[in-house]
Amino acid sequence: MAAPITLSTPMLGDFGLIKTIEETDNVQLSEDSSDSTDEMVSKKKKKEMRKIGLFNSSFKFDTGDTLPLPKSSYLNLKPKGMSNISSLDDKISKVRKERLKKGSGKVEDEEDMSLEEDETSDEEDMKMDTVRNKDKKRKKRKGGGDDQDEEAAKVHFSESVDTYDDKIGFQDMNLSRPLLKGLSSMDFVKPTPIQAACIPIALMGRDICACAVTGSGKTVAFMLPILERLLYRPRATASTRVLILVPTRELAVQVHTVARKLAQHSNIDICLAAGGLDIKSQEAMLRLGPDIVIATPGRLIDHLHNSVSFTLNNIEILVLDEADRMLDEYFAEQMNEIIRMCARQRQTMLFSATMTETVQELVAVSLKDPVKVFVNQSTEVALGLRQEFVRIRPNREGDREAIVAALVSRNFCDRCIVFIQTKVQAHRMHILLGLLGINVGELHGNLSQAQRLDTLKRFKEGLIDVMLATDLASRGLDIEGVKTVINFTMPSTIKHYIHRVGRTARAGKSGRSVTLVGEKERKVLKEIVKEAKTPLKTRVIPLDVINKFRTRITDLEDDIKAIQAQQREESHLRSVENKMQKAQNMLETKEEDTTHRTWFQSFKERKVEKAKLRLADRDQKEDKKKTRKKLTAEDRVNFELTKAQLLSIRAAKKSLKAKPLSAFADHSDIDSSKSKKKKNKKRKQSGKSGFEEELADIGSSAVKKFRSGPSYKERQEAAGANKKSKGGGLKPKGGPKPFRRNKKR
Ligand SMILES: Nc1ncnc2c1ncn2[C@@H]1O[C@H](COP(=O)(O)OP(=O)(O)OP(=O)(O)O)[C@@H](O)[C@H]1O
Repeated sequence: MAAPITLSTPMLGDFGLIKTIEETDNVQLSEDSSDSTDEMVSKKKKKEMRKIGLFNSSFKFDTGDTLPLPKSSYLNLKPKGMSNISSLDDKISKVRKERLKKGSGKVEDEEDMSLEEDETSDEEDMKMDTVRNKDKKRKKRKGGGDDQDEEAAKVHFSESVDTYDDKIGFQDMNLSRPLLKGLSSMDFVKPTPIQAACIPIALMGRDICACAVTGSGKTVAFMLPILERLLYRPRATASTRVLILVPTRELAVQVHTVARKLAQHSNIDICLAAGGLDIKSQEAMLRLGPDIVIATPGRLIDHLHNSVSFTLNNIEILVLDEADRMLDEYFAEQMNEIIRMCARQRQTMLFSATMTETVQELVAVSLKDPVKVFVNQSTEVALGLRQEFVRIRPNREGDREAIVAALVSRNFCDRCIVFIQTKVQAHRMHILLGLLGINVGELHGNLSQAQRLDTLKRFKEGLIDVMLATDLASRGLDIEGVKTVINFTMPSTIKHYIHRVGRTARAGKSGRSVTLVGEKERKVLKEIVKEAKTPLKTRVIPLDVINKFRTRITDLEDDIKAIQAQQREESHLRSVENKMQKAQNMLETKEEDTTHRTWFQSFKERKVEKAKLRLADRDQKEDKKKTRKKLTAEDRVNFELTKAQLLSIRAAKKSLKAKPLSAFADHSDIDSSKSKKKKNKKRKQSGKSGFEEELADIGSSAVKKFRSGPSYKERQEAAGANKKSKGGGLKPKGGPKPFRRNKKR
């Protein structure tokens, strides 16, 4: 047996962060199966405690979220039309009861049920996994240059900060009393590195592009200076001065909660404008001109086009949280539209754990004299994270479901998130693991917003042990006490990996990630190995355990199919019911629903954009037929791997693309050749690239041009002109007809 490996978490205590492991404590990670023993012991203990009733069934976790919520709160939302239909968990529980009746002849209650079945797997439980150190083979890079550094060299930052004053406290930052009180009621004693580095710069009103590992407190890093500046705002007229954009609704809710807690001793108004939540109450709040709006892009554009008197004319600060995601192709058109509508003179702050450094993306937000604050590199994971990998051999791809089932029922029984590439597979795993007696929930885009928030709430409160999620939950979500993140397949890029595993080991705590890696996924694994700062581990699960779980899953296959079929029927029934209800409403009120909402693109344009963003030209009907026929475990895994591969191909193509995503219309193709030559000559003389010039030019006309940007119509016309000049033959159309949507309220 080789010498034990030592993993320590330096520095974290210095920042007043709560730790699960003392930083002076060395975590002994032995190469044998001692880790697994601990996992087994904890599972046994949990089982015994359940048997003797040590768990108080009425116990609830205090989420600390005791502030009263505004009327527009998402908690007012209720799922519609589901009164007569049993929930998925009820269906699973019914099938389990029937199965147990057939097997043992008696079932007393739910608790007994899971215990009975658990007992049968004890033999496998005690066969421990082996965990070994993963070898790190480092290849010397050609030329010695770092790709990212080369890329960064193209961006003109007027300053770069990678150090900070580690002695600085919140008291030394010239923050006002209400904010210091807010901080102390949240028990924040000392700023984290990113907070120490960013807050003083942000208070000066400088544009910032910041990067720090997941869970390092970036939300407070941008929120505190915003609140401080707002405390001194003129009070005569109420207007929205700060806009914070985030990629997902759940993250918007979370950032809103943090902002309200920090601002609880001030009179700053904060409004949440996220999709899926009640639009009417949001409209009413926006009409009052709240100081801060926290929004997802789609819902914000909806309000900008349809809510009277709400504008972004007075925006003084724009924040993009998860900035690299906000600036990627999914949000490109929407971001262009929002930035065009924002006031030109503003402070812009970009934050993420995997920050983009490429000019083509940053130019879209037209940073003015930006400061680069990189406390960590874009590829770093939290120091307290222990990264494990389970190798899947080429002919054993079909084992993945069994391996995940084994992991969550034997080793990581609670506070665990399993990331799955597709919504369909996440749903199947819910049924499968539920039938195996695991307390499980799902979170992905196929659910209603009420269902999504409900899963999240139950997982936070400890009512769900394992949360199955797609990448929807991979960014930004701060859930206290997550112990383990499991990846069913390797995420499509290292960026996705960093965000997924970043749901654990947050705020100085320790955590573990377990990633299943097949032969086709070794490229991303190599990148992870290359970037790792702490030793990586290989976990081997005994073959008999895997086989046993595979047999159990095969055994459940008919029940899974039956539940899926029942759900399909119910969903059909529900949609018919909804249509009937709508017709009845119309008959009763004798008028048609005339609440049309406009959107910045026409219906056709939106369709074209969606088609462009689709991963592959797949025949969706064919796909559906395929998924209905009997798929093997291998087929299902192939679907997952294909999706991840398509995403990684897209990311690779994008990084090769030179064309900038610009905030102003690219008229270069219709420029006269004379002016083009003039411009090129000027550039040659200055010795700078076009991008550099654009970013470094802080003259008022250049800034104006950048900040307002072209309208969607102008961009479309420019694109049309480009096509025409390339011989595409497409005439630039007049303005797009606004897409009139008949939206449900
Ligand atoms: N100064 C502080 N002291 C102690 N805890 C803090 C401090 N600042 C933030 N935290 C806690 O750290 C956790 C992570 O914060 P936050 O969600 O802002 O991280 P993040 O860097 O934005 O992560 P991600 O990259 O995943 O979005 C939160 O639970 C927060 O309450």
